[in-house]
Amino acid sequence: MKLLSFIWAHLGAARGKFVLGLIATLVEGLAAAVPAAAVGLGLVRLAEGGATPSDLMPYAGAIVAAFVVRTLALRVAWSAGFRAGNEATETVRRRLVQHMRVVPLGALVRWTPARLATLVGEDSRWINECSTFTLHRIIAGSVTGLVLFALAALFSPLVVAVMIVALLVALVVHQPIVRVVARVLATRSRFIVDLNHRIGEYGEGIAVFRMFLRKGEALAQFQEVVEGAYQLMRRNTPRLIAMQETNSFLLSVGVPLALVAVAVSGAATAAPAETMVALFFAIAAQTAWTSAVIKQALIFRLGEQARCGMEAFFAEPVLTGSRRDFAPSLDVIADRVSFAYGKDGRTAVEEVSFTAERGTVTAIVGPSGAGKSTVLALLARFYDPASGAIRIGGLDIAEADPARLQALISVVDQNVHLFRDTLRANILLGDPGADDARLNAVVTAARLDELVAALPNGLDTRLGDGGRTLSGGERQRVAVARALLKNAPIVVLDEATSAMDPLSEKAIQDAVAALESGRTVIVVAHRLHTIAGADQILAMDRGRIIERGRHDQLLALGGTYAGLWTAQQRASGWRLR
Ligand SMILES: Nc1ncnc2c1ncn2[C@@H]1O[C@H](COP(=O)(O)OP(=O)(O)OP(=O)(O)O)[C@@H](O)[C@H]1O
Repeated sequence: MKLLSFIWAHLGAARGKFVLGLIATLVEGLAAAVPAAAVGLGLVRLAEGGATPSDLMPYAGAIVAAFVVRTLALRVAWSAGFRAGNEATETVRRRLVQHMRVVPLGALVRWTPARLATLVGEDSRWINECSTFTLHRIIAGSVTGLVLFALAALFSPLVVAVMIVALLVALVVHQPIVRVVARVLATRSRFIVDLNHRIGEYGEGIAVFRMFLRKGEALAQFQEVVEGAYQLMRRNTPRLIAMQETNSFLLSVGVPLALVAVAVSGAATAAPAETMVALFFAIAAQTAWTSAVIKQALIFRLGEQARCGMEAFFAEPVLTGSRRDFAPSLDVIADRVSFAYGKDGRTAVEEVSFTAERGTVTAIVGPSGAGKSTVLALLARFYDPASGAIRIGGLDIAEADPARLQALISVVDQNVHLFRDTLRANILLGDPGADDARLNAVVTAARLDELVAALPNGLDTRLGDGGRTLSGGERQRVAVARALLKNAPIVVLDEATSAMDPLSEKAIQDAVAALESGRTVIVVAHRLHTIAGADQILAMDRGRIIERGRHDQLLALGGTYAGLWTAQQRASGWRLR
């Protein structure tokens, strides 16, 4: 029932079509009962004796008419009901993707791309099956069975009474089987997620595996999961088949019991024709149920499992907040902010406080793992702080409308994701409505002119998988171009850590300088000479800000920053031999 109400809730405007499809399926189920009913009733007529061919014609005619009705009903069921089911599945898929956009990034990391891909792909497919073919088979089969069962009752209430008792016993015996099936299917689901995860990991990490000559080990890990999935199915398929057959047996055991009952009660002698026809209808009813209901029930279990996974994801709290009354100053204030990844995780950021006034540059520096990127992630509200608050324009960003906040901030990350699309489309993500003049201006400001001129189709060149056809420096300049187009007043920038040749580095610096002008910039800097002119520098260590000031002040202090500076000055003169 939960699965059906889940499907119903996602039908939206297609509910009318869905109901029409169900009505057509009811009609189809009724029509499907007609051939068996006509044969049974024809047999009764024959048993009465003296039947002429014309006496039997109505029965034959009913079978032909039922065939026509059934075909028409099926057409309606397919065109209306199945279309509605497909629409509901698409709504579910869209809702999943939509939810991915509004849950905090931290929750998405926990769900993993493989699990999310399984929800949108495999699990949505089961919802689709259940809302279309499976549901229709179950309804049509149930109706056919019920009609034939009712006909059997007309001729021999004893046969039907015995079968109902047998059915009730079967239902009770069936319960442990349901639990085992649910367990097997849950394990199967976990394997599928693990398999997707490994496939993704293998594809993404193939370069690393190759570099470290670990292709064999990586493949072995991958094969281990495939082998695990195979073994699971090998172990459980016979069990599942046995259970399905047990179900069919339990359902059909009523017929031989009814046979014994009519023999013992003497009904077979008192009314032989009626008893025979009742048994015939009972067998036909049981066949309809077995083929439609039992065989499809497994799919319904898969659908129910998929629904549970989706509901769990939908239950992930979304970023809340509706306030939009940011003060025009848009000063950024971190007020005693603390944060840990996961419930029992080590504190990544502790009691961090600073003010970044509008139009100024704040640089965050410190050793690896000091918490610099985490501060940026909190500013962009990828996570909410565990304690303390971040305020922009006087407004706690935890209370701000997430979409409005996103409009105020551009994030230029180290890991620039490029989509398999043209360079133009990748830059236009910053502002899809930008005209060519603005686009060309940001291309120039981000120092992408030379790249565009060198690409075969300029801005309309398609970038490869994940944008791998661009170098690290070029990718970061594309990210800067996006941010320039977006033109948000606050820029959160994680400077690329990888070493670059002086020309690339100069190009990036120029691009970043264009981005900085007139904006509030909070930058994690790895090459300290790039931030010597920053309005304030925050030196972090182990999650805390340990020094703050301008470049000269911090040098004069002779602490961590001065140490980092000296180390970098020395390193800039290093050589291999
Ligand atoms: N997604 C995550 N889950 C769990 N722990 C994390 C996660 N990201 C970072 N951490 C941990 O939080 C701490 C701070 O990490 P953070 O990335 O903020 O440091 P950082 O100063 O930016 O380092 P780097 O300069 O190397 O990028 C580290 O101990 C790190 O291992």
